[in-house]
Amino acid sequence: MAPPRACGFVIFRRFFGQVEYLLMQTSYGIHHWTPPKGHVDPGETDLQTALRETEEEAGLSREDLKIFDNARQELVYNVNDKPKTVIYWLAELINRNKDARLSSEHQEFRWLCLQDACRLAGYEEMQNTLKYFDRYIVENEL
Ligand SMILES: Nc1ncnc2c1ncn2[C@@H]1O[C@H](COP(=O)(O)OP(=O)(O)OP(=O)(O)OP(=O)(O)OC[C@H]2O[C@@H](n3cnc4c(N)ncnc43)[C@H](O)[C@@H]2O)[C@@H](O)[C@H]1O
Repeated sequence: MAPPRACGFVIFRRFFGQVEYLLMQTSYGIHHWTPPKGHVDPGETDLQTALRETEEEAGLSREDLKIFDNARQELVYNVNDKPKTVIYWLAELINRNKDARLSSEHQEFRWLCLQDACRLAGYEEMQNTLKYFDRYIVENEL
Protein backbone atom coordinates (compact mmCIF):
# COMPACT_ATOMS: atom_id res chain seq x y z
CA MET A 1 0.00 0.00 0.00
CA ALA A 2 1.22 3.52 -0.84
CA PRO A 3 2.38 5.54 2.17
CA PRO A 4 -0.24 7.97 3.48
CA ARG A 5 -0.25 11.27 1.66
CA ALA A 6 -2.40 14.33 2.22
CA CYS A 7 -2.59 17.71 0.50
CA GLY A 8 -4.07 21.08 1.32
CA PHE A 9 -3.64 24.84 1.40
CA VAL A 10 -2.25 27.25 3.93
CA ILE A 11 -4.84 29.96 3.27
CA PHE A 12 -4.28 33.56 4.26
CA ARG A 13 -6.43 36.66 4.06
CA ARG A 14 -5.76 40.32 4.67
CA PHE A 15 -7.87 41.72 7.49
CA PHE A 16 -7.45 45.44 8.24
CA GLY A 17 -4.00 45.22 6.65
CA GLN A 18 -2.88 42.21 8.70
CA VAL A 19 -2.12 38.78 7.25
CA GLU A 20 -4.20 36.07 8.94
CA TYR A 21 -4.01 32.30 8.45
CA LEU A 22 -6.91 29.84 8.51
CA LEU A 23 -6.64 26.96 10.96
CA MET A 24 -9.36 24.40 11.63
CA GLN A 25 -9.79 22.27 14.75
CA THR A 26 -10.71 18.62 14.24
CA SER A 27 -13.89 17.32 15.82
CA TYR A 28 -12.11 14.02 16.53
CA GLY A 29 -8.98 12.69 18.22
CA ILE A 30 -6.98 15.23 20.20
CA HIS A 31 -8.77 18.10 18.43
CA HIS A 32 -5.60 19.35 16.75
CA TRP A 33 -5.53 22.43 14.54
CA THR A 34 -4.43 22.26 10.89
CA PRO A 35 -5.02 24.06 7.63
CA PRO A 36 -7.66 22.37 5.43
CA LYS A 37 -6.17 19.21 3.94
CA GLY A 38 -6.87 15.52 3.43
CA HIS A 39 -5.92 12.21 1.95
CA VAL A 40 -5.18 11.84 -1.74
CA ASP A 41 -7.80 9.65 -3.41
CA PRO A 42 -6.78 7.18 -6.13
CA GLY A 43 -6.37 8.91 -9.52
CA GLU A 44 -6.19 12.41 -8.07
CA THR A 45 -3.29 14.81 -8.47
CA ASP A 46 -2.01 16.47 -5.31
CA LEU A 47 -3.46 19.80 -6.36
CA GLN A 48 -6.86 18.26 -7.11
CA THR A 49 -6.83 16.77 -3.62
CA ALA A 50 -5.96 20.11 -2.03
CA LEU A 51 -8.83 21.80 -3.90
CA ARG A 52 -11.36 19.07 -3.12
CA GLU A 53 -10.49 18.90 0.58
CA THR A 54 -10.52 22.68 0.93
CA GLU A 55 -13.98 22.85 -0.59
CA GLU A 56 -15.26 19.93 1.51
CA GLU A 57 -13.74 21.08 4.80
CA ALA A 58 -13.81 24.88 4.56
CA GLY A 59 -16.35 25.56 1.80
CA LEU A 60 -13.80 27.56 -0.19
CA SER A 61 -13.55 26.81 -3.91
CA ARG A 62 -10.95 27.47 -6.61
CA GLU A 63 -12.70 30.75 -7.56
CA ASP A 64 -12.43 32.07 -3.99
CA LEU A 65 -8.67 31.59 -3.89
CA LYS A 66 -5.49 32.81 -5.54
CA ILE A 67 -3.08 29.88 -5.54
CA PHE A 68 0.67 30.41 -5.45
CA ASP A 69 1.93 27.18 -7.01
CA ASN A 70 5.55 28.16 -6.46
CA ALA A 71 5.00 28.34 -2.73
CA ARG A 72 4.93 24.71 -1.65
CA GLN A 73 6.00 22.90 1.48
CA GLU A 74 6.28 19.19 2.17
CA LEU A 75 6.08 17.80 5.71
CA VAL A 76 6.80 14.24 6.79
CA TYR A 77 5.75 13.01 10.23
CA ASN A 78 4.86 9.69 11.81
CA VAL A 79 1.23 8.66 12.28
CA ASN A 80 0.77 5.25 13.91
CA ASP A 81 4.52 4.65 13.49
CA LYS A 82 4.35 5.14 9.72
CA PRO A 83 5.61 8.19 7.82
CA LYS A 84 2.88 10.40 6.40
CA THR A 85 3.63 13.06 3.77
CA VAL A 86 1.62 16.26 3.77
CA ILE A 87 1.93 18.86 1.01
CA TYR A 88 0.70 22.42 1.34
CA TRP A 89 0.53 25.23 -1.17
CA LEU A 90 0.01 28.83 -0.24
CA ALA A 91 -3.32 30.40 -1.25
CA GLU A 92 -4.97 33.74 -0.57
CA LEU A 93 -8.68 34.16 0.07
CA ILE A 94 -9.58 36.77 -2.56
CA ASN A 95 -13.36 36.54 -2.40
CA ARG A 96 -14.17 39.19 0.22
CA ASN A 97 -17.77 37.99 0.42
CA LYS A 98 -16.80 34.52 1.51
CA ASP A 99 -15.65 33.08 4.83
CA ALA A 100 -14.73 29.54 5.78
CA ARG A 101 -17.44 27.26 7.11
CA LEU A 102 -17.37 24.05 9.13
CA SER A 103 -18.04 20.48 8.05
CA SER A 104 -18.55 17.54 10.42
CA GLU A 105 -14.76 17.01 10.47
CA HIS A 106 -14.07 20.24 12.36
CA GLN A 107 -15.57 21.94 15.39
CA GLU A 108 -14.04 25.40 15.05
CA PHE A 109 -12.04 27.56 12.66
CA ARG A 110 -10.04 30.69 13.30
CA TRP A 111 -8.17 33.30 11.28
CA LEU A 112 -4.93 33.95 13.15
CA CYS A 113 -1.78 36.05 13.00
CA LEU A 114 1.43 34.08 12.49
CA GLN A 115 2.28 33.94 16.18
CA ASP A 116 -1.15 32.68 17.26
CA ALA A 117 -1.32 30.25 14.32
CA CYS A 118 2.05 28.76 15.34
CA ARG A 119 0.87 28.44 18.93
CA LEU A 120 -2.31 26.57 17.97
CA ALA A 121 -0.62 24.45 15.28
CA GLY A 122 1.81 23.17 17.90
CA TYR A 123 3.89 20.73 15.86
CA GLU A 124 7.29 22.14 14.95
CA GLU A 125 7.11 21.18 11.26
CA MET A 126 3.75 22.91 10.94
CA GLN A 127 5.09 26.01 12.64
CA ASN A 128 8.06 26.04 10.25
CA THR A 129 5.69 25.71 7.31
CA LEU A 130 3.64 28.68 8.48
CA LYS A 131 6.81 30.73 8.99
CA TYR A 132 8.09 29.78 5.53
CA PHE A 133 4.86 30.98 3.91
CA ASP A 134 4.86 34.14 6.01
CA ARG A 135 8.38 34.95 4.75
CA TYR A 136 7.25 34.12 1.18
CA ILE A 137 4.44 36.68 1.46
CA VAL A 138 6.84 39.39 2.66
CA GLU A 139 9.71 38.60 0.27
CA ASN A 140 7.44 38.39 -2.77
CA GLU A 141 5.42 41.44 -1.71
CA LEU A 142 2.12 39.57 -2.07
N1 LIG B 1 -8.69 9.84 16.03
C1 LIG B 1 -9.72 9.80 15.15
N2 LIG B 1 -10.96 9.50 15.56
C2 LIG B 1 -12.01 9.47 14.70
N3 LIG B 1 -11.89 9.73 13.39
C3 LIG B 1 -10.68 10.03 12.92
C4 LIG B 1 -9.53 10.09 13.77
N4 LIG B 1 -8.45 10.42 13.02
C5 LIG B 1 -8.91 10.55 11.77
N5 LIG B 1 -10.24 10.32 11.70
C6 LIG B 1 -11.09 10.36 10.50
O1 LIG B 1 -10.23 10.48 9.38
C7 LIG B 1 -10.72 11.46 8.51
C8 LIG B 1 -9.53 12.37 8.12
O2 LIG B 1 -9.36 12.22 6.79
P1 LIG B 1 -8.83 13.39 5.85
O3 LIG B 1 -9.50 14.71 6.17
O4 LIG B 1 -8.92 12.88 4.46
O5 LIG B 1 -7.28 13.42 6.22
P2 LIG B 1 -6.33 14.23 7.17
O6 LIG B 1 -6.72 15.67 7.34
O7 LIG B 1 -4.94 14.00 6.67
O8 LIG B 1 -6.58 13.44 8.54
P3 LIG B 1 -6.03 13.53 9.98
O9 LIG B 1 -6.69 14.61 10.77
O10 LIG B 1 -6.12 12.15 10.54
O11 LIG B 1 -4.50 13.89 9.74
P4 LIG B 1 -3.36 14.67 10.49
O12 LIG B 1 -2.12 14.34 9.76
O13 LIG B 1 -3.68 16.10 10.69
O14 LIG B 1 -3.37 14.03 11.93
C9 LIG B 1 -3.03 12.67 12.15
C10 LIG B 1 -2.28 12.56 13.47
O15 LIG B 1 -1.01 13.18 13.34
C11 LIG B 1 -0.85 14.20 14.29
N6 LIG B 1 -0.18 15.31 13.60
C12 LIG B 1 -0.76 16.27 12.84
N7 LIG B 1 0.17 17.12 12.35
C13 LIG B 1 1.37 16.69 12.82
C14 LIG B 1 2.71 17.16 12.67
N8 LIG B 1 3.00 18.24 11.93
N9 LIG B 1 3.70 16.47 13.28
C15 LIG B 1 3.42 15.36 14.03
N10 LIG B 1 2.16 14.87 14.20
C16 LIG B 1 1.15 15.52 13.61
C17 LIG B 1 -2.24 14.57 14.78
O16 LIG B 1 -2.25 15.02 16.10
C18 LIG B 1 -2.98 13.27 14.63
O17 LIG B 1 -2.80 12.51 15.78
C19 LIG B 1 -11.80 12.24 9.19
O18 LIG B 1 -12.97 12.18 8.44
C20 LIG B 1 -12.01 11.55 10.51
O19 LIG B 1 -13.33 11.12 10.58
